[in-house]
Amino acid sequence: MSHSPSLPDRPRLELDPEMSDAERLEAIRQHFRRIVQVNEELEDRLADAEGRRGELKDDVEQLKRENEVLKTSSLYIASVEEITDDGVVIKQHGNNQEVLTQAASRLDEDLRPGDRVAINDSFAVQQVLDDETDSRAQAMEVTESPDVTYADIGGIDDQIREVREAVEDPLENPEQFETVGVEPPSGVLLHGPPGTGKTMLAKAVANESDATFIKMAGSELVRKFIGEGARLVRDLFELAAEREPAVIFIDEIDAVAAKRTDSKTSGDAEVQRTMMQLLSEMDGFDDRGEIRIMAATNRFDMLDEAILRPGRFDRLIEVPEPGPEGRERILEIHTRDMNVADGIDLGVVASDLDGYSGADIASLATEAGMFAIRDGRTEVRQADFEAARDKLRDADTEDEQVINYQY
Ligand SMILES: Nc1ncnc2c1ncn2[C@@H]1O[C@H](COP(=O)(O)OP(=O)(O)OP(=O)(O)O)[C@@H](O)[C@H]1O
Repeated sequence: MSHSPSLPDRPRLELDPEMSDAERLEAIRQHFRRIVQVNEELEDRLADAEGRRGELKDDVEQLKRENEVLKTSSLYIASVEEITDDGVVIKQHGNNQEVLTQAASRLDEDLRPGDRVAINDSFAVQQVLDDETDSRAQAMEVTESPDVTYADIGGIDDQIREVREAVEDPLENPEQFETVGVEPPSGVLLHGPPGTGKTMLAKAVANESDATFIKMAGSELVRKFIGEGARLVRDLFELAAEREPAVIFIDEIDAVAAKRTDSKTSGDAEVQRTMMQLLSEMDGFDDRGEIRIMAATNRFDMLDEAILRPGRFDRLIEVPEPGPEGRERILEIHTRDMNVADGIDLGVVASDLDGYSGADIASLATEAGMFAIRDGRTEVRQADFEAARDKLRDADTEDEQVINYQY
């Protein structure tokens, strides 16, 4: 690298006391010329230096950009499990490996268990990811006012009455419970086969009590949001407090509240943590105002009894598969906006649908409508329902064949 030549010396004016006035004047003139010359020289050098500085600045910007790219492309995602005196315990997403590591000193204050963080190749925490609102949004379905009403639900009138008592009444008349001196149930657990209207029931009660409906699916907590379950459960209750009156609905709660098994894999530990968070939220729930908690499961037999203790899910409501009358009612509901031919006896159609859930009946009605459309008709006939039933039955058998084949 070449060194820049040194700067020109500062010109000096040397006057001899012996000099005549004319000589002095000449010396001053020369000094002046020299100053002008040095000044010009310095200005040139300054212009050169500015140019060079501009080039270096561009180089720095370029390097900064490259550095950013390198930094971001080489970081992995993990969740903070614990902050100990020895360092931070993180769990990597994907392989679930737990690692004791350190955080960059600028992050020391910011880290909290449950945070999503970016780690480098040597596992050091580099960055806290601000995705809280993001995964909240993904993990929770929030509806200000769901459009399901009790009139949309068929065949489970007793269950509707029980849910109204346990959820709607305490939301609408809390004073009444206080005056009488009874505690409303802490949590309501709906259990029964798939597609029988459990989710509908929770939505309808939220709607009819003018409460915000906040749903979280247990299965997603353990499959999609690995390492974030406990934090999302905390967020769920926080969100409900912000939006009260609110109905919290945890679907497929068995995914986070199944009986403990013997295996001690890290996946189990994660599920346990999520369940412990849920229990502690429910236990600390006494004075939280206008929030009701509901959950649903198709696997009641699998539940850990800890979640059924008093103060937790202490009101159990079974939502069974509909009987013939219930099926007829559900069929009426799902055909009420359809142009059904006069004289069709929905009771006869329903009596043939043994083992159908509400969800199956909803698909049957749509399928019958499709048969009419394919046939170029504008009204749905008895034969369409029969054709739809045969089609669904065939599809079911095919599913079973696939399953048999797989196993
Ligand atoms: N009792 C019912 N009355 C009317 N429609 C019903 C009934 N049960 C189910 N359905 C229909 O089936 C759909 C699915 O029902 P829903 O999601 O409430 O069932 P679920 O019991 O929560 O099922 P899962 O256990 O599979 O989550 C509803 O959107 C509705 O169209």
